[in-house]
Amino acid sequence: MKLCIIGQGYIGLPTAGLFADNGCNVVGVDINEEVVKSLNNNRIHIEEKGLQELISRVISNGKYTASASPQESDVFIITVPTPVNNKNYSCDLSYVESACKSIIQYIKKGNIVIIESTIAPMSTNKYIKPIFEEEGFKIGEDIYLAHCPERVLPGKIIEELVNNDRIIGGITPKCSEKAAKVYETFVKGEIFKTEAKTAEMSKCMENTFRDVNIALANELTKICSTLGVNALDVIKLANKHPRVNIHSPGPGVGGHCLAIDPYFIYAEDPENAKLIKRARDINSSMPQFVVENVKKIIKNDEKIAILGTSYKGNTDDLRESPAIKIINLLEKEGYSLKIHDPHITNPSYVSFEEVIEDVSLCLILADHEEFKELDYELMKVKMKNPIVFDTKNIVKKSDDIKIIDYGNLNKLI
Ligand SMILES: NC(=O)c1ccc[n+]([C@@H]2O[C@H](COP(=O)([O-])OP(=O)(O)OC[C@H]3O[C@@H](n4cnc5c(N)ncnc54)[C@H](O)[C@@H]3O)[C@@H](O)[C@H]2O)c1
Ligand SMILES: CC(=O)N[C@@H]1[C@@H](OP(=O)(O)OP(=O)(O)OC[C@H]2O[C@@H](n3ccc(=O)[nH]c3=O)[C@H](O)[C@@H]2O)O[C@H](CO)[C@@H](O)[C@@H]1O
Repeated sequence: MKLCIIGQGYIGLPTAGLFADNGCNVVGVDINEEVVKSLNNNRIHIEEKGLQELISRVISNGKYTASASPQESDVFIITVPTPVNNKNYSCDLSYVESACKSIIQYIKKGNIVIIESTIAPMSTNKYIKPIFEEEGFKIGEDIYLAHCPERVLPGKIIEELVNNDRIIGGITPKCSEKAAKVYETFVKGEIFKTEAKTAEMSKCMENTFRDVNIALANELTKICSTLGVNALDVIKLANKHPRVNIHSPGPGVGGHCLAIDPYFIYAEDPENAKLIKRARDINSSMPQFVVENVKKIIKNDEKIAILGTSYKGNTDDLRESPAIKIINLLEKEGYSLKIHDPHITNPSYVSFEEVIEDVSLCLILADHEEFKELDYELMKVKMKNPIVFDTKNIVKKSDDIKIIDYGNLNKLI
């Protein structure tokens, strides 16, 4: 089987690698020439556990090549970005539409086209199907079209690609059957066939479920800080209940998924999606909450060290990162900042030793592994004031360093 995978990012590249590692011939297509060049030089451009080894293996056995343009194939899989339209919160399908148009000239009868990008409910039928019909293809007879959402967790992508259950939403039952066969190549999880609109809604709802639960934890944190209750203790104890699982509060919700996908549902039915929108608002308010608390800890004539800018721990992904919003807000408040993130290449970022020098506060905004064992001895010597504000609840307690987290925020007042 030959596959063309359009978009070689966090989803497309590992997916391409796994198909190639399981005997398929794979062309990984990306409009970004730098990405194509880097991949063909055997260098991946994103951080993901096990991915470099996988791609090196399939390049060396000749099963994978990267290319700037599509080729004739049996299967086309679209894994391009789907951002949110800032005006009305709808799903911006422009990348998906242009990816679909880019493969049209290579499509033959019998081909399978799969949309893996996360899209709003109804999108496949309303907007994607017509692109192929306008070219004279009868869906379910000439070619087979399905939405097969991806639900892997960054940091565990390769493991979850293989082991997660999959949802296959065909335009017709035959489309679902054909697409399911494609994933049987390497998927060990169960494969569930359904309609495209059900697959679209299930995917958006999975991330909405998590976003709403995180909003509950963030709201609890705010309430506890008003009342003088330790929010982290509350979460630990409430979660001893067999049917309670309060999520972790944090500096906000980022990434290309949770911070976006719930809006796709909201945009389709704003009248009813009230809880979904409220949860988004609560999570989006967390950067301001962090800044308000920083202002209680130190004045704006003091320096702050920012530890971690990616949207979550152990990734180089900055998309929708709350840390970036916090940095902008703090700068507006007049604070002078130094930034350290061992996962991000940025010429303005500095080493750990440099970032702590002469600062009055270390502000932890990402739960990178490296921050779990901070060098407190060095911090005591180098920092002007050894205070850590840990918004991710990851650092160790210390007698010498003042640690502020979401458990003792009330003590600031
Ligand atoms: N990142 C995740 O954890 C994750 C998980 C599940 C689903 N998704 C969904 O998967 C989709 C892709 O996300 P991602 O994180 O892999 O994005 P990404 O930005 O990492 O990768 C997308 C790639 O597509 C390329 N591209 C854009 N338009 C193109 C075109 N017309 N032709 C060829 N290449 C094109 C870009 O250059 C980029 O390299 C999104 O819809 C996202 O919501 C992402
Ligand atoms: C339903 C689900 O699990 N979906 C996953 C999710 O992947 P993700 O990497 O975006 O998800 P998270 O790890 O949840 O992080 C998101 C943000 O939420 C913050 N956070 C997290 C937990 C918490 O208790 N408190 C928090 O504050 C965290 O710091 C970060 O900013 O979407 C992908 C794409 O659709 C899915 O494929 C993948 O399955």
